[in-house]
Amino acid sequence: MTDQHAENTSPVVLYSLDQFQVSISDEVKEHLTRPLQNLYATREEAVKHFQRMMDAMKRPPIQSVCRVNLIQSSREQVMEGIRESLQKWIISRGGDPEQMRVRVHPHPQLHDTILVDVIPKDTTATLDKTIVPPKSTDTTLFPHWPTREQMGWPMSHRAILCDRFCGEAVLRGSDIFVRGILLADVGIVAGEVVAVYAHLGDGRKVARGRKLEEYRGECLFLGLGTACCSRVDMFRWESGLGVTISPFPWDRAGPSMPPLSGILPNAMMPQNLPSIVVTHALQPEPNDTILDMCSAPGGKSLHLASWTNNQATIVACDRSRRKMIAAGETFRHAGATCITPLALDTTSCVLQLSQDAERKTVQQILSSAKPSTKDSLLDVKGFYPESFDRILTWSLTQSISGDSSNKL
Ligand SMILES: C[S@@+](CC[C@H](N)C(=O)[O-])C[C@H]1O[C@@H](n2cnc3c(N)ncnc32)[C@H](O)[C@@H]1O
Repeated sequence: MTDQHAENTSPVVLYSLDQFQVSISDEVKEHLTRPLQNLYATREEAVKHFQRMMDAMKRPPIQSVCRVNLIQSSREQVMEGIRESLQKWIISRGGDPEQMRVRVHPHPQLHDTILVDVIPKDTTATLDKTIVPPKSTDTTLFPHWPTREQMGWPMSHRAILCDRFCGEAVLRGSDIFVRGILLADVGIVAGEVVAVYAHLGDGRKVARGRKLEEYRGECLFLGLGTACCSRVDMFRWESGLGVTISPFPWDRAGPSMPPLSGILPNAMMPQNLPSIVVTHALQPEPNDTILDMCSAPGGKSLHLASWTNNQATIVACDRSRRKMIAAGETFRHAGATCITPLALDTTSCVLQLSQDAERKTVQQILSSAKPSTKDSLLDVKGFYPESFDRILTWSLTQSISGDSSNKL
């Protein structure tokens, strides 16, 4: 973590986005800095370049990216739908569309991709540098917690703490769902403006629903939000929105990002650019037989179906049955009829060719497989070597990229 707070002895450490640093070991730092030295005359300059990269890593990109499902819609229709939804979002949060301009534009190279950003008129006053909301002190909110101010917590607002995964989503524009909330100040009611923090450690180690007083750890200030329900409901509900995040730059850390989940759910999907370029690089053809070896939650499989307009045979595998059942639902809603979801460990899915056995094609294997009575996923054990025209693998899983995919 950062050095700035090395001398802080409080059991709670709050960071602003500016103070926060992504930390990596010296060995990894050295390894990553070495190639940069070829670009510069001095090592010092290479180190500075590396530091700029580390600073960029903690900030979300200033644009959101969406991919259109061309099976269901056109890029123009989706762009219009996003514009309308985001205008409504700004107005519903009490904003003025003149002050917060939403730009929805086509990606200049990728024909099925849309870029979205919000350009506020005043971008100077963000909360990047602070650990509490810039409001006057109001100690009366916390008469029973004398050490609150010393611990660094805001005195002007009650606070909630979400998990790290949720905090990353907030920085990219998401609101907070109740299951992402770890702790909250006692007394929060629906409609109350609250200070939002993200826990930087492992959320599973924080006892969810305990009082904020009991929290010990490091967290990042994200800005202000409005509670959608009381504290009691935050920890009682199984699902639903817990806190909506202010869209205004003066109320939040990081850039003003719009919430895109739930907008035109089957016609488009928010997806990162590196994921989108995979299918553009693969250039699948209609009638191709394609294997996605690590498919869940299914974003790239869906892209393949959209690209080929449902004309390919796509086998989407994941070793997690639970994830593949959910992905199957997503495929169905998106109208991606050419995808067959399978629960399969793709490190051991190459069938051996024996002399007497008939070598079945992928289509033959799929059409003769029996669906499970429990979840209707097909019971398929694997495929014969050289069955696929194109294969998507997940390079992080060495055994997958290096073993089965060479054969299939
Ligand atoms: C990063 S996700 C893949 C994201 C997906 N390609 C997409 O674009 O939506 C990695 C997935 O690989 C799956 N996985 C890891 N090892 C696997 C294996 N041996 N066989 C099949 N799936 C595996 C995990 O269960 C996880 O769901």
